[in-house]
Amino acid sequence: MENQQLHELHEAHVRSFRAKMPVAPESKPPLSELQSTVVCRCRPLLPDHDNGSFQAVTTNGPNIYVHKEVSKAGLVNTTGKINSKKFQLHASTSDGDDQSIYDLFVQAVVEKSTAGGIGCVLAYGQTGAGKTHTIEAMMEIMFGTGIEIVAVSCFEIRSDEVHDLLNDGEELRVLTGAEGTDNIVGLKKVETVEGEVTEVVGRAKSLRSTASTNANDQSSRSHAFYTFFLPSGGSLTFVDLAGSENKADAISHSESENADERLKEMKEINKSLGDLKECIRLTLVNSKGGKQQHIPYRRSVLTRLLRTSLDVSPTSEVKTTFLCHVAPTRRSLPMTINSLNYAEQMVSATNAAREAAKFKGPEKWSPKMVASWVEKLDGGKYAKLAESMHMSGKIFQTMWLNDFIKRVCAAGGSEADGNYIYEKFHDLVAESKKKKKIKKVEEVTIEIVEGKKTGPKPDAAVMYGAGFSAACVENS
Ligand SMILES: Nc1ncnc2c1ncn2[C@@H]1O[C@H](COP(=O)(O)OP(=O)(O)OP(=O)(O)O)[C@@H](O)[C@H]1O
Repeated sequence: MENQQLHELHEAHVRSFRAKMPVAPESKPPLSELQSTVVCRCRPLLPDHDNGSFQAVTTNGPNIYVHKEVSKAGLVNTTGKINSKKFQLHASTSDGDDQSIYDLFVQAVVEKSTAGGIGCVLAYGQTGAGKTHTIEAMMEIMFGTGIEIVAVSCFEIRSDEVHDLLNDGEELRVLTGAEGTDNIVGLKKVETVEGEVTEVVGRAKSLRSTASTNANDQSSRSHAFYTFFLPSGGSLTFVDLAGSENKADAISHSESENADERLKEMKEINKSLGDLKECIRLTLVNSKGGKQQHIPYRRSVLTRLLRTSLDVSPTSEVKTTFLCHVAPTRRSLPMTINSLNYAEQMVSATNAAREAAKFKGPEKWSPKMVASWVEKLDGGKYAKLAESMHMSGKIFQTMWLNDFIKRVCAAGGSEADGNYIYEKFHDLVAESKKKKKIKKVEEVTIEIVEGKKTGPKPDAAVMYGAGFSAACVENS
């Protein structure tokens, strides 16, 4: 059978698979409730590049299906039938529309930053899958909203070295501060006035290391970070990771004299991405409870600098969107499956951390959890005080404010620090109690709808909020 005929049969099978697909299910939990969101973006087939490939990926709400032709003992199956494997993230899209990606998955991160928080949009996935395309489009759309940006800094990580993209690529050192956070020494922060930011970022982009490879004519050979500082004191970082790749993709036929250099780069890129994957894997292991594993953030500069963004716990001070990029082609399938496996681990870690927090209000936290919360509060501003906490959530909840301030001052903090941390903790306790109350009422509503009427008596004041009355009318 001709390749073309087989190709058409594959396409027909994918089309019929899609026709039978149910309406895209809603994301669970809703995206608005997530601290970290993991999304798959599948780029469109590119006529010049993906000639002869069929659409091997289908997205449907949070579900992603990867299609592989059925083959027996390595022989091509001439029926053109396909076999599909399902993955589930928080959301997915393949419509190629940058504006809707921004509206659905990036805008909330920008809002977090404009309100004074820390936002991060991180693109990862195999080489040529569209990471740079997305990050550049997201930055452009954000600039177009008229957002006020007071300063910018941009750097790249190449061969485990940091280079300042706004200072002629100068190599900089990463040092660990007293409070355990990693900082880049001497990174240039360029102040910007209205309309200037596009030009500043353009300068940084032109300095970034790229090369032509088999997979991509303009492949990024480094991990790039673009950080925007906002008048609220918040910041927003867009991270465009270099693509994971294999030997065939890394070199270029037209540049065979540079093959050794490309392969060396490929090894370095894959090593840092491997370290990142290991951190993600162990984050998942730890989020399941049990004996906590050491997460090797210090293995590479990339993981040291991404450490805060990888914190998927609901108490994290950072709102992050992970955009997992995949290419729709058949030849990309092994890399696609690999990227989606790691994205699924991120989703599981996020969900497990949410569940753990749901059933464990701050008043039930262990001393270690209290210290870890203080360490992360406001992007690590109070980290140096975390060590001195030594108290469970229960003790913290019952402690008098003056006693707490004394403790904070003894640890080198100020009265204002004590006041702030105390307030924040009690806000969290109140929030958790409110959520528990709503959950309780929802449970009662369900029981009454099912006609059991055996649940605990709900508090009348919150009954309306949870749709209690509507459920009773329907049932009468
Ligand atoms: N959503 C999209 N719509 C149209 N074209 C796209 C889209 N995403 C990517 N492309 C095109 O695909 C090619 C590869 O994209 P891009 O350079 O962004 O990939 P990458 O993942 O950053 O690759 P690398 O890791 O090698 O740097 C480019 O020609 C780009 O214009």
